Amino acid sequence: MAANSSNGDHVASKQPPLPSPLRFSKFFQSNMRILVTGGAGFIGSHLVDRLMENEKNEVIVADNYFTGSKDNLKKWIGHPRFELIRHDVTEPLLVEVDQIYHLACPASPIFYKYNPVKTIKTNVIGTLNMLGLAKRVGARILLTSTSEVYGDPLIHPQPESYWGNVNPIEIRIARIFNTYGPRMNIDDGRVVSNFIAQALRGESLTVQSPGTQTRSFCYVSDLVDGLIRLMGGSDTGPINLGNPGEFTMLELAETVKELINPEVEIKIVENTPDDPRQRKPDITKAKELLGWEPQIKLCDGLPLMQEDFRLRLGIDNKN
Ligand SMILES: O=C(O)[C@H]1O[C@H](OP(=O)(O)OP(=O)(O)OC[C@H]2O[C@@H](n3ccc(=O)[nH]c3=O)[C@H](O)[C@@H]2O)[C@H](O)[C@@H](O)[C@@H]1O
Repeated sequence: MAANSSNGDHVASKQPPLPSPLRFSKFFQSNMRILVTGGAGFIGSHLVDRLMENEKNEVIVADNYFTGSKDNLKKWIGHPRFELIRHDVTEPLLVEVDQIYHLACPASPIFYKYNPVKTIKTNVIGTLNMLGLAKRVGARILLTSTSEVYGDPLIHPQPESYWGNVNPIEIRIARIFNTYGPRMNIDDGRVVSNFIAQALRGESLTVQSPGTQTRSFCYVSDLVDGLIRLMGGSDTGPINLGNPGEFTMLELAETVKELINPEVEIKIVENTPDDPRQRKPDITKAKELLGWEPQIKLCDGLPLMQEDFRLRLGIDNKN
């Protein structure tokens, strides 16, 4: 890699080396510079932790902190291989990198519905900006998509009501299924974080009707492992990354209740429109192409998340 210039952009490798202290190479030998958009978020910050474990990686995070938080990255702030930029991906970003993990976009319904036009801009313009950057600097890019694109599945033949099936372009696309773990926003609004926070606070668990709808929950470290394998391998996407263990929301509520607070009630509340009735990833492709499969079962992952929520909510062990 070429050396850093003072504005963070690369200079051509032909140029003479920069004087100290602008040369990071005085402190370390980096040979992979990685941009993580949305790196201050829940999944992003866990990905950054994993990337930073490799001493050959230099990590740049771009995040506008709409749902992410500097707190998630506090252990890396000031580290010579780490850089944090307050940046909204709907604006162009010019940095010289080898890989781009493009995660930036609110993922929880209450946040992405807050300003739907901005969410569309983030997805469309943000992704165009990152594709443009990848093309300009010759970086490998991985886009994190979502299981939400499958909607409520419909098959053959296609009536007008069928919502379509896009042909993703040839970049690495991880289709992420419901992920959970430490550092999720406590007020994130998604089901696992809601139930854990409610159980810890002694509030009723809000199961949205009918409660028989299913989801498959993947622990964040498994997901991050899948993302890194997808980036490192030669296959593109889309590739489903999720845990095939499927639970109804009532089952999830019962599990959380039993684990955290058997005193709390489970109450059925109104659901939002178009909530998919079932969701479970087929991970054949990830197994074959990436040699990946989740290792952490829900019953093992929930206690790890509970610990983190207890600390952040200031609730002692055992209510
Ligand atoms: O976590 C994810 O991967 C996905 O989460 C959400 O999709 P959704 O599956 O609807 O996630 P939740 O909001 O956690 O809802 C899951 C199920 O739990 C139910 N739910 C949610 C919250 C709650 O308090 N109670 C409850 O029963 C919902 O009705 C739904 O059936 C987002 O819409 C996606 O962008 C994101 O990719």
